[in-house]
Amino acid sequence: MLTKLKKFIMNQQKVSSLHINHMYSCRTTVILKGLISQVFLRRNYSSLPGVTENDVKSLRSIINPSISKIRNIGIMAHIDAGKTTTTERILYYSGYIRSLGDVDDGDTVTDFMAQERERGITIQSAAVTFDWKGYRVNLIDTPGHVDFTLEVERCLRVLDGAVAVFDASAGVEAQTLTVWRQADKHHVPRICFLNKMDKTGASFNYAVDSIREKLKTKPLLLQLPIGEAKSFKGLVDVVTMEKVMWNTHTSNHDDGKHFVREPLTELKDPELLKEAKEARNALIEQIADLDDEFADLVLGEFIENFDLLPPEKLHPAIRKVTVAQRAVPVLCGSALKNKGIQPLLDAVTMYLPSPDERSNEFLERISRLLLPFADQHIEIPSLTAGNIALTVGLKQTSTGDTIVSSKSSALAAARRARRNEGKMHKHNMEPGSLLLAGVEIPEPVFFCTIEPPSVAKQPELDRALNCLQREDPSLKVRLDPDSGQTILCGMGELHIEIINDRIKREYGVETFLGPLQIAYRETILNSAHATDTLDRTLGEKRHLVTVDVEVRPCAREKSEVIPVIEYAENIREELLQEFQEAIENGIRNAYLQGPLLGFPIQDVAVTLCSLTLHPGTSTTMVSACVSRCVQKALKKADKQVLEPFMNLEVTVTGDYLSSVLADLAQRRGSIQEIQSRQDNRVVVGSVPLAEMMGYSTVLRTLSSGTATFALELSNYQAMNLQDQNALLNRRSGLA
Ligand SMILES: Nc1nc2c(ncn2[C@@H]2O[C@H](COP(=O)(O)OP(=O)(O)OP(=O)(O)O)[C@@H](O)[C@H]2O)c(=O)[nH]1
Repeated sequence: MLTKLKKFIMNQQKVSSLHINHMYSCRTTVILKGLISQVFLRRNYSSLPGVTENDVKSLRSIINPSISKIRNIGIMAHIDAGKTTTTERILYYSGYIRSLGDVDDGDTVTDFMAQERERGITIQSAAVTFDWKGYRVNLIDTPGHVDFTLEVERCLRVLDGAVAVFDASAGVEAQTLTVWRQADKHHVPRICFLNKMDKTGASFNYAVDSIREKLKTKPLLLQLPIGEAKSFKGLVDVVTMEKVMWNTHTSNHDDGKHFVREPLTELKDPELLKEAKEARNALIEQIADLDDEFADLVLGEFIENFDLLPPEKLHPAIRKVTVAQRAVPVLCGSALKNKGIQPLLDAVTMYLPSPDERSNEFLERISRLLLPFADQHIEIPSLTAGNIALTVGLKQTSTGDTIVSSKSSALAAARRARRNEGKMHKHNMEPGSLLLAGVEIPEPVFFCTIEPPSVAKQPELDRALNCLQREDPSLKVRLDPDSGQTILCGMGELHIEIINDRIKREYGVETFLGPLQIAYRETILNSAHATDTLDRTLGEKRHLVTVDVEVRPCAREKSEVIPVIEYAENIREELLQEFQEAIENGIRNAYLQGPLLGFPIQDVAVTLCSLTLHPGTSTTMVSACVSRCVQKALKKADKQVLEPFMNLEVTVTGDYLSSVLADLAQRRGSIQEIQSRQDNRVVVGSVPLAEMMGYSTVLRTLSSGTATFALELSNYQAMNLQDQNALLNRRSGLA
């Protein structure tokens, strides 16, 4: 029964996902000053975790589960692997929704945005909380589309574990590699779930080989499927040597709530038993290779017969190598056919770490605290460290920030944490050292102008864009210095389309987008020198500064808009100490606007050769003079436009392969390889982004809607002279 929690009306606009993501960063123990507000949850939750009839005490059970019984996990995968469908089943089996939603019907819990329901894709991460066998699980369903890759990044950096979902008929796909690298970067232990085992072309062995070879990891086969594709009906639990079968007697609408576990026997399942024994012995040997303590145990007591090694000894060993990220457990199932989810939840609670194995405790005072249930929230009085929560009303925060009540309290908490870890800090800690890892924000590759319906609506548009930028740091908004137009910069066509749609739906501003353009870069091909002097008298004060700089090509490993800054020997140390920040700000400003088309500069080193200034000259003047001097030097060098090249992966059936290849040849594409992936062919190559505008429509026509593709920024490459001149003429209106 839905509890009789009283009504609480929340202005949804205020509780944006910014705060959801924002709070992920702080993992705080928070003391709520206010009383418990009352919440009426609109969706048909059958019950909330641990909350019973109007009982404040039990409400506290939501907020203070033992930290060792908390699991903060993310669900990540390539597009359409089944993350949302899997999440929906998890919420159903854990008892927090009464009926199953379907992505294709647009009624799942975590795809709650209008655009998500209309398009059947996940755009924003959604956090849900539920209990499973005495554990509190905070789960975040993330988007699989490359345009929203930042969502995955900012969730993974605060989560303790992840479930990587695979389409068992496709194995590792383009975006799988991206999210896997993101999980590696944030050292997130993970479990692999081979979903869609019911689908034609599903192959457990193919998917496992793909994980081993492409993700360069060690899969631990904890399960074997019973049947594949249409014959998939259950699985073997290799650890416990049991057959797990879901109700196959009832009609197809079986909801998967009930399943049967029975020991494998020689009499009933001789073949399965033989296969399972071999898999279990291989699993034991594999873990023994990864963990000496387990190897000693096996070689000591069970060397004669691995069959005698009980599951209770195997589970902790699996957990140890999983948390240490030396291997990944592999499970299988079919979310859509309601099979395999309950064992997956068992694996999440058994093998993934709790927050106290990975978090910092800080004390925080928040005015109001909410627990997220997708687009619903319940207000709570406090929360222990390691949980995920929302707050409202923070004005200057943005995704990736770390919140502390004060620097001194944070320092005190950090010292306490160090003492607890036995690593007493001798010297005073800088506040900056307390920051939790931020998110790495990819540079946008598309941009376009955006205009309100009237000048009067410009402030409303600015407010909407400000909110959306704080929530989504991969969205950049700037003002064109020449035209004064507002420029929207995003990760892809879909990203910009969704942002524009949200401005209309959520902020009520009907905007007009200009044509989508490519965000190029600029560099130089040779060195150049320049000198500049700024002489201004403001009031009684004279500001006089002369700067001499040299710019030169300096190839960097990553295509990033970060200048290499060097200083000549003769620059006086005390000058540098006072003006270094102003000098580097000036160089960075010049870097943002190249001399050819105003695009950011990359692969250029700047050397400050000399700096002379009149006493009392302000840092602002120094910064302005440096910026102008660098731009002068850049103009004198031979300039080059760089265009974004994308890693492309097109999955197509054999009969459309030739037309896809012929089309790519027209797009200055280069094909690295053509892989076979079950019944599909996968074209792997690279292509200039400028040639891929509207590609999804063309590919749909070429393949009668059967092909899919994924694009990911690879690097920036020099345009040939002809294309560069054509671009310059177009941009100057001469073409
Ligand atoms: N055959 C089959 N189809 C599935 C299964 N799980 C999901 N699907 C279908 O695959 C499609 C995508 O499912 P989603 O759950 O939206 O996948 P997703 O990974 O959340 O998608 P994005 O977040 O948008 O990348 C939908 O049409 C689902 O019905 C499965 O186990 N078997």
